[in-house]
Amino acid sequence: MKPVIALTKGRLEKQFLNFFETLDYETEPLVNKGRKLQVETEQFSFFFAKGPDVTTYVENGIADLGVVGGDILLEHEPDVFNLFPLPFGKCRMALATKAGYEWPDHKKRIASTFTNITNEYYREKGESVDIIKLEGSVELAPILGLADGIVDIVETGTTLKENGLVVQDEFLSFSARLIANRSNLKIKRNQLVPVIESFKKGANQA
Ligand SMILES: Nc1ncnc2c1ncn2[C@@H]1O[C@H](COP(=O)(O)OP(=O)(O)OP(=O)(O)O)[C@@H](O)[C@H]1O
Ligand SMILES: O=P(O)(O)OC[C@H]1O[C@H](OP(=O)(O)OP(=O)(O)O)[C@H](O)[C@@H]1O
Repeated sequence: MKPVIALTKGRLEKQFLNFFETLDYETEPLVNKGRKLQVETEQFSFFFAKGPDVTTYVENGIADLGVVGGDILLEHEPDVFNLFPLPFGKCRMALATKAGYEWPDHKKRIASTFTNITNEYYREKGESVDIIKLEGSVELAPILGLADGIVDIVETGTTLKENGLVVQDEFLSFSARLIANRSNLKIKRNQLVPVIESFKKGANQA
């Protein structure tokens, strides 16, 4: 059986393909995948899922390898081999508020998709806050009065700027990562190690 690789849908998809095209593998079925969620190339079986689900599939051994954002790994802490960084999906985690916003005297309300990362950030500061979980468009929360601030991913800063928000603290940097299922890596070692090596070489040359 070919190695099975779980890829994160969306933003990382195109960036992965640009990277994968620099390696010596067949890419055409991936380029023309359309809305298909599974793609077979000569060398691999790929499937596409949301970032947190990529970690679930890899943790459970359905996929041998996975490509996922470092932010997702830190937030969900799956039991997988976190192999090495890939040269794309670069972003930072930041605390942001409305421009000119003064923090309230009472307990702060912080909205985020990344509730564990937010919790750990404030735990290290020794500050107790109320964390409000949102699934997306987190920048709306301070504007609409749901929260005092947000913890979210920043890349270019355009989303913050266009919504009148400013960074108060940038505290983590991430890129996409290659992950592996622990037992599959042992059982299918001869098959997976050359693949991992080729990804590593590609990452080092980028
Ligand atoms: N603005 C960004 N710039 C660069 N990388 C990003 C950015 N936003 C997210 N990422 C990285 O890409 C991964 C996937 O992000 P993407 O936005 O495609 O998924 P998502 O956050 O689940 O969004 P959606 O729910 O809109 O699909 C994130 O886990 C993160 O590592
Ligand atoms: O600094 P920038 O380059 O503007 O990128 C940052 C934005 O990208 C991500 O959102 P995404 O587009 O994934 O939408 P979401 O709100 O659904 O998470 C992130 O949550 C920010 O909103």
